[in-house]
Amino acid sequence: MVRLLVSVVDAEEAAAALAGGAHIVDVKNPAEGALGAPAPAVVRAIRRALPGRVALSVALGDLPDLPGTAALAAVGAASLGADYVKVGLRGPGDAEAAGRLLAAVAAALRDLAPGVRLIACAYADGPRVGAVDPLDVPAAAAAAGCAGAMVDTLHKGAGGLFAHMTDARARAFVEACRRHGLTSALAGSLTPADLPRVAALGPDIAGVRGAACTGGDRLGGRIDPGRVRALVSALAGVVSGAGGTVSGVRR
Ligand SMILES: O=C[C@H](O)COP(=O)(O)O
Repeated sequence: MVRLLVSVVDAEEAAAALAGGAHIVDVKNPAEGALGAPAPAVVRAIRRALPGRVALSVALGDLPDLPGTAALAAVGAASLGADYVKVGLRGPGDAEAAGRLLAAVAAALRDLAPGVRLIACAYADGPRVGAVDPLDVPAAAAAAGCAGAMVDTLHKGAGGLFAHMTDARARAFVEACRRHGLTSALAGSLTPADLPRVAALGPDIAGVRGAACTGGDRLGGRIDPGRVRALVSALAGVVSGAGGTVSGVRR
């Protein structure tokens, strides 16, 4: 089963995501970027409000190629109760640079926050702006000691995941993650209609914010439990229709 990660900006949205059936709560500041880092107090408030069994993921930012900055941010998020930290590989331009940054973060977590899992996040549209190619990330992430790898989109509003990545490339990313023993995640302005297509690619996790917000608005909207519920259903291959639901529908 593909699990649904929902990105939230505060504790009220976290509760709404859980009420809708989200499996993983991710906290980020979308106003600061695709993987914008939230304020420390926001992370702490959400961790305190969440039931202990619910995993909390924290975005660390669309990071420059500065391994020390990334490592310090990761330990900061870990100290606030993150279970996963997501590192946006905006700055590193190739697998070697990405691996260096990820290794610095992984070493800091091993040393100071063992048990906190590192997720390497590439951007489907990253190569256009000099960022590492997503397909080069799984091997580098595994070598560095990450638990997982994700593809998102950097430029929101410039098309979703499938505007920048063919199904074949997305599948290759998921398969490379599997080969390297990594959890895989796909995201990037995914719509409810995209989710059966995402599920068919077989990632462990699908990530959303915009589609889970009122008005489909990742910045001005708020997480809506009804929308989250529909997304969970779409991932499971259940399409809501006027007369009820139809199971097993795949694109
Ligand atoms: O981790 C997933 C992202 O928060 C996706 O956000 P988005 O659906 O607004 O592109």
